[in-house]
Amino acid sequence: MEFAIATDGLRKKLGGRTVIDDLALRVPPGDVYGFIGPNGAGKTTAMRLLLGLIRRDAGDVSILGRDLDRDRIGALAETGAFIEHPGLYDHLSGRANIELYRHQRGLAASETDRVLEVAGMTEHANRKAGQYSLGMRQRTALARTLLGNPKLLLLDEPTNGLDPEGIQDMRELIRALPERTGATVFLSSHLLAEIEQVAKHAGLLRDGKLVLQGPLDELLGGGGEAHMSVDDPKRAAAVLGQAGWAAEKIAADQIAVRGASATPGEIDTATANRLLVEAGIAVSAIARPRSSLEDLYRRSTAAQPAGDTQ
Ligand SMILES: Nc1ncnc2c1ncn2[C@@H]1O[C@H](COP(=O)(O)OP(=O)(O)OP(=O)(O)O)[C@@H](O)[C@H]1O
Repeated sequence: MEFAIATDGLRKKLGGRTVIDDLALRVPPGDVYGFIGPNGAGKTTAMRLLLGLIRRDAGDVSILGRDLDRDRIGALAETGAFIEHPGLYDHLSGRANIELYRHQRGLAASETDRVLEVAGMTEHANRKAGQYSLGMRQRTALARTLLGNPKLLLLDEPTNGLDPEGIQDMRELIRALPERTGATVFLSSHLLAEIEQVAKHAGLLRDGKLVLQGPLDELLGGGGEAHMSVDDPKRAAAVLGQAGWAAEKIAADQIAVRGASATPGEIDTATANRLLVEAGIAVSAIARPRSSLEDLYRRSTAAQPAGDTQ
């Protein structure tokens, strides 16, 4: 399976407006994918379409390698979803809330302990859900989606409304999920900083269109270029240039370096440093400038009309 989620030409009109427009998602398996967009961009609608909760007007959807039209049960049997504010029975304990679903699905009793433990709710599990903070409610709801160990988790703004501590707990929990459970996590958020902290891949949604998509490191340009502070930038650029690197002076004491044939996103600063030191040039600092997701978002918002740049 190449992608945990793949869509092509996905479209949806609601109330006469195109809310999802030619969406081509590519979500690699085994990581957290951040689905970013401001309120109203269409994130929740897209997630509903992925789950077949609402009918799409056009397009193909493949979930865990299965076509949603041809094998809906197969596609969704191993998918857990947490959309909007999932409800809990307040008069029942956290554990009983989980048990109810475990029973319904005929899963082994050990599943309840496992999901409570992954969600960090074991020690609170016997308290009534009505006494929980919102953060604890969200973690219990997340625990419930982990029942049966789904291979794909769709989480719609799970940190919405939480206090800072609850947000941090939830982020750490989500970040660790692929490694702890093997699941691919498709996480929506309107918070760019959140996605930067949690996800390895991202897609940026604006007005129903995907304006950017890819590995976060590549999107942010991490590693594509290094800035080196040196005592003789002109000579440093020449030395690296002779060794096949692209290097130029960018400040009185600084050069920008790109690898000659390096893979995009990779630059061997250790070798560049060694070449300079061997040539008698002092290197005082090496930095990898990154544009923030915020920059990308502003750039993509400024670009008119929205292009599909994935
Ligand atoms: N049933 C509906 N009828 C008409 N328009 C709708 C309907 N549901 C959603 N919309 C509109 O579709 C757009 C996308 O909504 P959606 O809820 O998917 O956005 P979102 O990115 O999830 O934002 P939020 O974070 O605010 O939920 C919004 O402009 C919304 O007003």
